[in-house]
Amino acid sequence: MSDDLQGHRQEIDRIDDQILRLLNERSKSVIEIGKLKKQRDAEAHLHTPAREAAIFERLSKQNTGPFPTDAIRAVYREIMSASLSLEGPQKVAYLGPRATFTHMACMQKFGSSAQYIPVNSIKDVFSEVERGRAHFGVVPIENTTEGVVNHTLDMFVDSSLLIYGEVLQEVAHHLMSKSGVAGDIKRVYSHPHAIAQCRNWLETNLPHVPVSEVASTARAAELSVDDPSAAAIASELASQLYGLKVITARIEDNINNFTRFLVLSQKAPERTGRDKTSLMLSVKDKVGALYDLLRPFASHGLNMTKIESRPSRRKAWEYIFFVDIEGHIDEERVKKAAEEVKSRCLFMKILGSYPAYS
Ligand SMILES: O=C(O)C(=O)C[C@]1(C(=O)O)C=C[C@@H](O)C=C1
Repeated sequence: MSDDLQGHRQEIDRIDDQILRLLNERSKSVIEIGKLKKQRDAEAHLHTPAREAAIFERLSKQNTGPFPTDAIRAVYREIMSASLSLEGPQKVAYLGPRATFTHMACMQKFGSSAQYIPVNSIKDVFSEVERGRAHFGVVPIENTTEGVVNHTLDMFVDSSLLIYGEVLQEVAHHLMSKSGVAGDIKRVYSHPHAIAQCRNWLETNLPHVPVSEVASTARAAELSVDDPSAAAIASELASQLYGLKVITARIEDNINNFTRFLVLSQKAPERTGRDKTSLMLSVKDKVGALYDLLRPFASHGLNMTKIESRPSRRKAWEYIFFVDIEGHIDEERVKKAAEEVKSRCLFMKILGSYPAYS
């Protein structure tokens, strides 16, 4: 080994020792913060997204490199996730199984030190949080190619849970196998949606290889662990968790494929200054009712970022609308607009004000 190389490694060891010492020093303050939070309100969430956002932003702005700014987020995601686990366990229920895109969205929001509870249905995610078995729940709400997840919208009708946050997760599919050698592949497994999203790539690159549908991309990965002639189309997280080698990365036909997830909770997060509010409402069945109803948002200068409608399931041709606006319900103009909207509709429910994804 050259002296230069050895010298730089010694320097890195010295710096890493300092980083470790500083992390432990930081952890002492985190533990004290945890105690103070519990003294102030024993029932409140320890997780504080507003503070996390401020830390990400402050450090990203301050970074002069060469350490990549994007990586600051990933590193601090894990530092704060581990720190929070010192304050208390963070239980997060999500639509499983492990290694799916919902799991990746969870990791993006809560890091790898949270306690994850994979469950079998969107309904089960809601019920885990409603019964207090999980602090948070994570469910998909819409996908750029497949549209809105109706089942999630429908669940809000009878649930008292609030939206605590949102996560945007890129849906990138990889072809992976035990050996990582393309020539070994005799069959491909994946979830029907993932297969559909990679149709052109499969027809062009593996035209004679049979493709079998299984219950999830994670199940496909599991099958490929035991069968060296099998390959799975699955997430990067699946390749890590199942020890598979990526043969070809990003085989999805549309590279602009994102899924938006909602974080559910019994309690509201703190205001951050960059928030969104989601509302659910229904209108009388008469000409111009929806137009009248939405006017207060415009007159108070509020940007409506989304509107979805669903049949109410209570009365034929009666619809429930799900509306997202920019702003927090504690802001005067948002409060006023919501009051005006409420007076014009059959019913209105505020599903939550929460930090907009950044
Ligand atoms: O500042 C807090 O409230 C903390 O709990 C500390 C800390 C951190 O590690 O910086 C940890 C988790 C929170 O979600 C936000 C920040």
